[in-house]
Amino acid sequence: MDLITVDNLSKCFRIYPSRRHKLASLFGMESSKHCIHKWALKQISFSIAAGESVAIVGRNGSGKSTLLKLICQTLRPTEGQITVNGRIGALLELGIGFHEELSGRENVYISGQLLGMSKQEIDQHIENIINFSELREYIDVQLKKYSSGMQMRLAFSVATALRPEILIVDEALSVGDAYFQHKCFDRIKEFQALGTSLLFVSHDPLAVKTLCDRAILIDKGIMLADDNPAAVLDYYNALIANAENNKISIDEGVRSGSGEAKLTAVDIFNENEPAQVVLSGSKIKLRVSYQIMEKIPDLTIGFLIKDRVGNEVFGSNTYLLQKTPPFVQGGQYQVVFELPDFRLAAGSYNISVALHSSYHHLSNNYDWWDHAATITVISEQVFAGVVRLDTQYCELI
Ligand SMILES: Nc1ncnc2c1ncn2[C@@H]1O[C@H](COP(=O)(O)OP(=O)(O)OP(=O)(O)O)[C@@H](O)[C@H]1O
Repeated sequence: MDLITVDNLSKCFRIYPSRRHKLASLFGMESSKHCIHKWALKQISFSIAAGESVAIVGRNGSGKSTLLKLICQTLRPTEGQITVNGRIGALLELGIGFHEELSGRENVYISGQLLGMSKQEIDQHIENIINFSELREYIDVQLKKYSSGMQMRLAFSVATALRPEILIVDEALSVGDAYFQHKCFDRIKEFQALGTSLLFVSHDPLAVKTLCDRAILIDKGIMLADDNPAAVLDYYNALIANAENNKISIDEGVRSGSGEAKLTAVDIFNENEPAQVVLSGSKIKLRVSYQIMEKIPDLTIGFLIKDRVGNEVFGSNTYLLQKTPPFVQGGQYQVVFELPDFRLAAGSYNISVALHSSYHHLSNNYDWWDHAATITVISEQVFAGVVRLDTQYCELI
């Protein structure tokens, strides 16, 4: 039997020019011609069988959260139907149903009841919830004193206090620290082994491949693919790569910064030759050219390499390398970062560079150049993951 059936589902939001117009519409005093109709989802159909785990992937604003909210019935469809057979445990936006002024414990009761638990069930499980969240010391402290990671711990612990037939998780896990994320994934896998279906929104390809046996790709509210995770992620990557290429040709990457120092060029060299395509494991040089416009107290030059889906692969800066680049006012300089053993997996990567002060670009960001350069890696060796680590095989007899 299908646990979830989504049939020809569409959702249209009305966006009003002002609160006055919106209020008037609630009392039937405003005609709909004054509002913009925004179709967040159009004619989506799929079903999820018991025990299946399905990822919803797509770019920002593609309609993923809207779809989950419709399935959880916190939104109503404009057209189409959703049938759900089974208890849902949902972790949607962080802190849904949470009240900042109330304590963690009080929020457990409110949020638990919103998830369909009775007060008796919450009484029975509150100790487990507190134990799992590892927030005993803070449980009677007001929620506004919690970090977002602590709120996530509490929200996940409540949503999974009882094993649901369908567990719905919308990105929230990315807020938590690595230790708690592992704990959440373990619980999700435990539930899956017991027959829980998972509906999971994530931008993390590894999590999608690990947790799901199927993926659905949504773009601009339209369902583009429903297939195995590897095939759908390939499609998704191609979509992003297309958008990236278009973006780069239009504005050559996103720039920000106060302007006291300016990046003028970023060039890649492979074995001393300018290159855009490099062999995994070869020697790469990243040459950063910059100009010091005004007097600055100190200077750090940094770079960050990201893969096509935006995962940070590697970054470093002159502060971490304990080097001080030249920064005399009016000077034009070039520095080179040498990466003698660039062992990334085959694929396309983009490089962002920044001029700032001290360790982090958040203090005195002089110039930040997102997507300053793109590099394609080809590899003769096949391996899993993003980086080839030295591996030795030993036989113990
Ligand atoms: N309450 C709302 N009123 C008006 N427009 C909305 C509302 N909620 C969502 N939208 C719009 O609907 C579209 C889909 O939004 P949604 O949040 O579902 O996307 P998403 O895929 O979850 O994005 P992200 O990955 O950034 O979370 C977006 O264009 C968004 O601006």
